[in-house]
Amino acid sequence: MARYTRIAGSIALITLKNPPVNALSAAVRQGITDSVGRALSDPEVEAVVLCGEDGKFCGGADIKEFARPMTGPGLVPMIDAIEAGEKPVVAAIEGVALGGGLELALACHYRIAHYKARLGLPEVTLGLIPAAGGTQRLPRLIGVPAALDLITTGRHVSAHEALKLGIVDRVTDRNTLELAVEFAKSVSGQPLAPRRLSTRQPSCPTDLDSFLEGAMLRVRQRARGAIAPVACVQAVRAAATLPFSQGMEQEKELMASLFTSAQARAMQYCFFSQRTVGRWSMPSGARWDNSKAQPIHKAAVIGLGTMGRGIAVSLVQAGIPVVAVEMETKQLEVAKHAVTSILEREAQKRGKEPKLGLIHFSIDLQDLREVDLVIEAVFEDMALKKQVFRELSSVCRPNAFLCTNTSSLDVNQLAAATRMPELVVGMHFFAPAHVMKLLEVVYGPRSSPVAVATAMQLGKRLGKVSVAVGNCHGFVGNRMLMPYMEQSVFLLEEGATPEQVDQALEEFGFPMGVFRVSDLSGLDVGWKVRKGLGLTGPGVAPGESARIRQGRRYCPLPDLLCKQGRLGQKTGKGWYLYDKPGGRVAKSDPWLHNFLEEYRSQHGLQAHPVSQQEVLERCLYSLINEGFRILEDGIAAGPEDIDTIYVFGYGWPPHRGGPMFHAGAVGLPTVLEKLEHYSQAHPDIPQLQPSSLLRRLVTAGSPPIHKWREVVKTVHSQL
Ligand SMILES: CCCCCCCC(=O)CC(=O)SCCNC(=O)CCNC(=O)[C@H](O)C(C)(C)COP(=O)(O)OP(=O)(O)OC[C@H]1O[C@@H](n2cnc3c(N)ncnc32)[C@H](O)[C@@H]1OP(=O)(O)O
Ligand SMILES: NC(=O)C1=CN([C@@H]2O[C@H](COP(=O)(O)OP(=O)(O)OC[C@H]3O[C@@H](n4cnc5c(N)ncnc54)[C@H](O)[C@@H]3O)[C@@H](O)[C@H]2O)C=CC1
Repeated sequence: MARYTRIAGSIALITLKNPPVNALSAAVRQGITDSVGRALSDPEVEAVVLCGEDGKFCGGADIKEFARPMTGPGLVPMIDAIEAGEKPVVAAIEGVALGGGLELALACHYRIAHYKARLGLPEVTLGLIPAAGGTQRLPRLIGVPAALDLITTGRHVSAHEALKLGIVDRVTDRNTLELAVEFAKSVSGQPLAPRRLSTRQPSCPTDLDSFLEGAMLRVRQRARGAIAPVACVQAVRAAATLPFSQGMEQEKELMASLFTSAQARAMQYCFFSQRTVGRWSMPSGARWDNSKAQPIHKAAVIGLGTMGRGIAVSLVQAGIPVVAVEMETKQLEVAKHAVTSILEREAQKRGKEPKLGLIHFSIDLQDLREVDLVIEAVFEDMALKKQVFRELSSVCRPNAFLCTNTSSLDVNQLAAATRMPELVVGMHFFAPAHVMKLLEVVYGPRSSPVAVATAMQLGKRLGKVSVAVGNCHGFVGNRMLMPYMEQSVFLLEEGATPEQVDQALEEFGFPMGVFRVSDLSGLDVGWKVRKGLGLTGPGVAPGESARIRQGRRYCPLPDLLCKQGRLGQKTGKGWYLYDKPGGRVAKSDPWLHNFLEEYRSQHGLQAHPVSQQEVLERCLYSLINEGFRILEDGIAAGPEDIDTIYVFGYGWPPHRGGPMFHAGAVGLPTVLEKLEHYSQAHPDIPQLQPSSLLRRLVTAGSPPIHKWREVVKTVHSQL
């Protein structure tokens, strides 16, 4: 709803009231419409101030209403009526003005923002466009190029950036509402025509056509098949080239095609999933709302390689003092230089001073006596990590949380090396750790709810999307990646090339195909893991066939490349060829194609054409199948957890919702049928055998994804 009050004699104050973000629900729209009408018709009212309750202007349209038939007044007529009114309306923006919230503010004649406020049109991240006039008014206010940037990326801007761009008229660190009221009095009676954005001409680059063509090209490249960013450019083009009313028509048409699209549904599911994972739970019954996090005043990172450096940067950027430890002076110096330059670069990007004083570099574990939490990021070696945990246990305070960034090792074994196993959890960051949003918080059987709550809370403070998961080899993300990667190399044995596989995955929407990613992260990473699992190297039983391990199909191709020193970008060659070691541009490598042919003939394998459909079905459905097993095992609490991990950590295209959402969208019976087909064709690949949860869901009539937890619960209760 919206509350109407009269203050300072002649000012009508309209306060949006719909906690927690004052979203524009039907009741709020009705309230605003009624209140504006009242203010405009009351002769004693000279000006209007619009604000939101509890320090939040407005978080936009009520996304929860999108799935239901529209009721109440439309947003567009409500907004138009404000702009057309004959009394000045001042938006007092505190907290957020996002989406429909900013569109509402753009209809006001003046905008005053608190310096901490954030503004933006994030509709594109929900598979939509700002269709309450946002695509038409913003270009008329700040020009086509700046508006296009905000609308196609959906990024939020600070109040200061909004002032520079011309979105707001004033920024204040005082009481925003008081200032807005003073301001409203001062402008009452002034002509309103120049303040109505719909009547302005947008400022356009002189070479508008080529500018828009270039923008469309860039947006299409970045969109990876998402349709909303393309519609954003089309809508802004309409603003630049058509009168306002025709632009609004175009905006409406574009929105109509997006509003009911599968992509919009997927992206809105992602939005709510991201929030669902914050309400974590453990099989023990511990939950987000019954477990209290401990405050972290000081932290430590051990091992300043690829991961440790990024983790240290994240902590410092969040304002947490850090002790950063390496094993020797030489490595410490190299790491110090690297961490310092990342901090300086990042600070420069944000126009801030780097917080270099917050980090203390050391080679002495004794420096960890005062820290509340340690994140270990040494080599992926169980014996070494156990040794580190034993030392930490004797050096640190008894109540210090000891976390590991291991990407696959057993958290419980590390816990067993300490005096307080309940304070041990995994904090699995993703590379580069100061950039990637995902954090898997891994609880072992002995991890306490407080330790999980503390790691989840810390993740939030670092700006991460944190997902609590159980302990198993590879946890959720990497465990699902294994069958996916296996299928990709099996397809090479059967006749595909890395280029074909990558192209299919990139057309699906991944930023990079599996082989490009492997070249980027280094083939030796997986090699080491396979050695550890006894799949290659000295652990393999003598006489075992090259293509069978532990009774099932195995592909030695990645090991063979590693043995030849083809470790990916860092050695200038891997699945692709690069112009030099460290080169970034992947080129097809004729050597590799010959090598694949020789390999096939050596093993008596007949190459056959592999279709794009087969690539997608085998790679994605085997990954999804593992996701069902993870749910069955209780490693992830729900499909939303898995999907959030894949969207934020593995480049799964958000407009496809995540792997589990995708399975639902394709149809569970189809996924089951395809897995049955492929597992019959390849009986030596157990990962292709459909999981029993998938079968159960299909038997239960393939319920919608938000009902899967109930089916999982019945599976668990029968165990
Ligand atoms: C043909 C039809 C024409 C239709 C025309 C429509 C035109 C439009 O212009 C469409 C739109 O406005 S779409 C909405 C655009 N707004 C956004 O994307 C903002 C979404 N919210 C946020 O970013 C953060 O919540 C925010 C930054 C605001 C706050 O972050 P926090 O971290 O403080 O809090 P959260 O945990 O994210 O949120 C708290 C609870 O509020 C729920 N929520 C947030 N925004 C919502 C929104 N816009 N609608 C409905 N619910 C919303 C959020 O789900 C969470 O609830 P719980 O999950 O229950 O805790
Ligand atoms: N590289 C990646 O993409 C990811 C790696 N991880 C995990 O993070 C951990 C670290 O991986 P990276 O950073 O890639 O390794 P890295 O090899 O780049 O760095 C490891 C660092 O630990 C240091 N170190 C070794 N023993 C030490 C000791 N006893 N005390 C202090 N420092 C010591 C080494 O000098 C080295 O600088 C591993 O467990 C890995 O599985 C997790 C997620 C992603």
